[in-house]
Amino acid sequence: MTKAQDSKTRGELFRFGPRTYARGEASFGFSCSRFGDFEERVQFGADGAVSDELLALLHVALGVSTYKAAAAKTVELPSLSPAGRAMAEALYTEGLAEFFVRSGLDYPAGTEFRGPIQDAAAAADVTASGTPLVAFGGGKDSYVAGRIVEEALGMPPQFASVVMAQPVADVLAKTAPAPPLLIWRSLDPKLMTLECAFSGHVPITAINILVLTIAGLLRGSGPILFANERSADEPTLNAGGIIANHQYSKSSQFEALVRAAVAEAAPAAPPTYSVLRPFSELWIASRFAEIEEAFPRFTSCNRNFRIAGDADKRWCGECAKCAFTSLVLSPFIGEEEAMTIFSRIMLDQDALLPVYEELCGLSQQKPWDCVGTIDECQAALFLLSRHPRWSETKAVRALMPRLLEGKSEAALEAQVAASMKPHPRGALPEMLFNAALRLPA
Ligand SMILES: CC(=O)N[C@H]1[C@@H](OP(=O)(O)OP(=O)(O)OC[C@H]2O[C@@H](n3ccc(=O)[nH]c3=O)[C@H](O)[C@@H]2O)O[C@H](CO)[C@@H](O)[C@@H]1O[C@H](C)C(=O)N[C@@H](C)C(=O)N[C@@H](CCC(=O)O)C(=O)O
Ligand SMILES: Nc1ncnc2c1ncn2[C@@H]1O[C@H](COP(=O)(O)OP(=O)(O)OP(=O)(O)O)[C@@H](O)[C@H]1O
Repeated sequence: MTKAQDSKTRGELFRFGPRTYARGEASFGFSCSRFGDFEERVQFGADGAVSDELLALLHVALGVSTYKAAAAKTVELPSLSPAGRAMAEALYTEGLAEFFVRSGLDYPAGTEFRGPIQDAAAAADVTASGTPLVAFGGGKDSYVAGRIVEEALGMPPQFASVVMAQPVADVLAKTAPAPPLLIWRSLDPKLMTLECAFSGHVPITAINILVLTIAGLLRGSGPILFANERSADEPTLNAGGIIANHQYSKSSQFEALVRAAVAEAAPAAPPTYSVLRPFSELWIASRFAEIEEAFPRFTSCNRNFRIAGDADKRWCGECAKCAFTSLVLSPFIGEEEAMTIFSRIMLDQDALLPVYEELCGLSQQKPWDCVGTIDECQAALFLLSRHPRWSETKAVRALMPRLLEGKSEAALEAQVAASMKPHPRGALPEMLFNAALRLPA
């Protein structure tokens, strides 16, 4: 444990320094009363004009990486519109809830926000013509989102990924159905050398949305389409009045905040939607099971996406993402497909039993990871218990009797039905929602 974590002392002030933009490249400055000045750079890979208001939103989102080093009690924000300010405050509070809780800091954090708020802009009527950019993260959700967009447009979509290291770019290129457009970020290297700094999770999707919004604007793209599912709305921790969601910036709440902030800051910029928002992870898995060409390529194991690029396998077989992906996908695939994907039967791995327990709500805490809801994990386990092959696996044999101690089969059947039922489309354009409903299962 570092000294700062040990003493639990937060820094005093975090400020946003200068930002510059020229010919498709931007630099963003940060100033922290404990550790000094930092700079992050983004190369958008295309030239053109970007309003300073839009750059300010990205500046705020990027700031979380530097902010968390000292978790200052006061944040002096750049000048923002009212919607931009709402997005910023949500990001530094709810977006960093996991960081505060797991660092042993008080939460709610009581952070003070300062900075000018502009007059409210007239609501912009945002239309998004042009070809969409589909955000690609290497996993099953991105594949299903790509399929929905292809179904809607009648042609393969343009994928785009935000990267910080060549090994991660290589993984994305190997896993993608077609080469993704790569947008490069670089953190200040000083951040990795700080002594006595706090460390923890950052709401990375907020950064990816705003980087891709600017990249899309510079290319004249249509909407920026993410693959965030409704399951991302379930908090990871909800106890003693404390709510913390590992996936906060993937949530529908944050998506609405960022869309409003972008519309106010830069009405010409493409809006963001998530094409998977009305759907659960179980529904997504059932559609992904039809995309067989992805089986030998995709990975949902986050170890592949570390900046250090130190993962040596497509699936580590030890983490919550490996356990979760195999749990929700297995009801829809057979043993041969499971071996093509995972090179082993995850449901038989002893090391994963405690993780399956957490996923199915049979232990104290849901994993701090990008996983589905407890209800749908239980529904998946129930489906597996009726499968001739998967019912014999260690995970199902160990956990199904325990699940049935507290729930009837009828209740579990209802959970399956609820998980497979799409929710209303909300903000998602009708054309994309209808295309999703047409995907084969
Ligand atoms: C790949 C991964 O899962 N990383 C998480 C892990 O970090 P680790 O130290 O193992 O490796 P790195 O990712 O290379 O990070 C090194 C340090 O740099 C910090 N950092 C990284 C990116 C950035 O933009 N800003 C940063 O400050 C990072 O925090 C490390 O200190 O554990 C970390 C601590 O919990 C996580 O913060 C790392 O998460 C990455 C930022 C990441 O990209 N994670 C996604 C796979 C992820 O969690 N996606 C969520 C979305 C959550 C959301 O609200 O957006 C999901 O799909 O549900
Ligand atoms: N590096 C990235 N660049 C751009 N978009 C990303 C990146 N990583 C993730 N995303 C977007 O965020 C969404 C959520 O990320 P997540 O890791 O849950 O999805 P995934 O990799 O497609 O699927 P899985 O849940 O199987 O890992 C992705 O589907 C994608 O739309």
